[in-house]
Amino acid sequence: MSVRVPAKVNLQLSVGPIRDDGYHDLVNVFHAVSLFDQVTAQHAPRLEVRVKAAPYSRVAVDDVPVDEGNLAAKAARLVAARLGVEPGAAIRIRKAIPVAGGMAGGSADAAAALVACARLWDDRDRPVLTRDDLVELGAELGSDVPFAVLGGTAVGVGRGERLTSALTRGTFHWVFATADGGLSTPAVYAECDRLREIRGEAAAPPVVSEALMTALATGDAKGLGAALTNDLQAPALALRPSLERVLDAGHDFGAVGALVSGSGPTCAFLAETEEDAGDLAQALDGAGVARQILRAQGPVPGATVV
Ligand SMILES: C[C@](O)(CO)[C@H](O)COP(=O)(O)OP(=O)(O)OC[C@H]1O[C@@H](n2ccc(N)nc2=O)[C@H](O)[C@@H]1O
Ligand SMILES: Nc1ncnc2c1ncn2[C@@H]1O[C@H](COP(=O)(O)OP(=O)(O)OP(=O)(O)O)[C@@H](O)[C@H]1O
Repeated sequence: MSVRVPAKVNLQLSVGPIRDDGYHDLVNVFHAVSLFDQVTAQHAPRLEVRVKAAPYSRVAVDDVPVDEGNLAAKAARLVAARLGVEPGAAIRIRKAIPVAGGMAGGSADAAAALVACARLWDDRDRPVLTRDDLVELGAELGSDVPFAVLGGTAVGVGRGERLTSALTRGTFHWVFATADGGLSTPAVYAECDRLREIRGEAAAPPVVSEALMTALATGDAKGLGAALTNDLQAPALALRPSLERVLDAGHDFGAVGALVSGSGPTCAFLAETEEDAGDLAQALDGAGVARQILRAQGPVPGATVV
């Protein structure tokens, strides 16, 4: 059972007040892009996980756990418990999504493992677990996991796990600049809180950007570029000041939008057309500001059996 699962970029990430459970209330507009991990699950006596970089990808997989710490293993155990079966599966992950890059690679693998293991262990005509059930189970594994099951473009509220699909038109053309070394998501949220405290800023309850929704619904790349926002960008830049140069380069080379992807350190650039995306990717590559320059399109579907 083989499942392909996309990376995400956050088109709007508005971070509200911190909650009693330590999470922040968000308005999180997710957008799935055509950069995919592949997760394969086969029947096996026990649960085991193997991780490799996808062919031709230069993803650094050394820091990805292959034990119970791997989010795909946690997903498999959750599905087994829900179905009342033994979690016997050999899970193979081929990674093309940067690790700890702010593109939800681990969450993507968890979503793919939910779909793959549910199909592997529940092969009746009418499966016990529906896709909605898997979206719901995903929330137990992480705030970004439900979206990786759903895909497309969606507005997430709560800690980002309560999703509503957004209306979009056409295809948007993206260029991503990856970095050497990741950023820890909890550390970036903590830096966001710290910066707000020293600046005396109170976190306002987040609201969905109307300009963003209109640009998505009309397929207006320039409008979308102008409406991109990320409250985690300032803390990510504080922790990794070199990202400023990467964002500046994207602006200089004509991107219609530039921002840090989620908690970073990957930077995302929106181009107006496919041709512009090619030119932008080439210019960024030539500038040598990133580990790797990747191109992708969005929106694309969530975890899909291939
Ligand atoms: C930055 C984003 O990737 C944007 O989509 C997400 O908000 C993070 O999602 P994730 O990696 O799935 O995060 P989780 O595994 O749920 O939480 C990891 C940590 O991130 C912080 N966290 C996450 C989500 C949220 N709404 N508020 C938070 O403060 C918390 O410190 C939490 O302990
Ligand atoms: N299957 C997995 N792939 C990648 N990392 C994993 C996986 N399972 C567990 N991890 C752990 O999770 C950490 C964060 O990895 P991930 O690639 O999901 O970060 P991220 O893309 O920044 O996440 P997000 O955008 O959701 O905040 C890694 O450093 C690694 O230790």
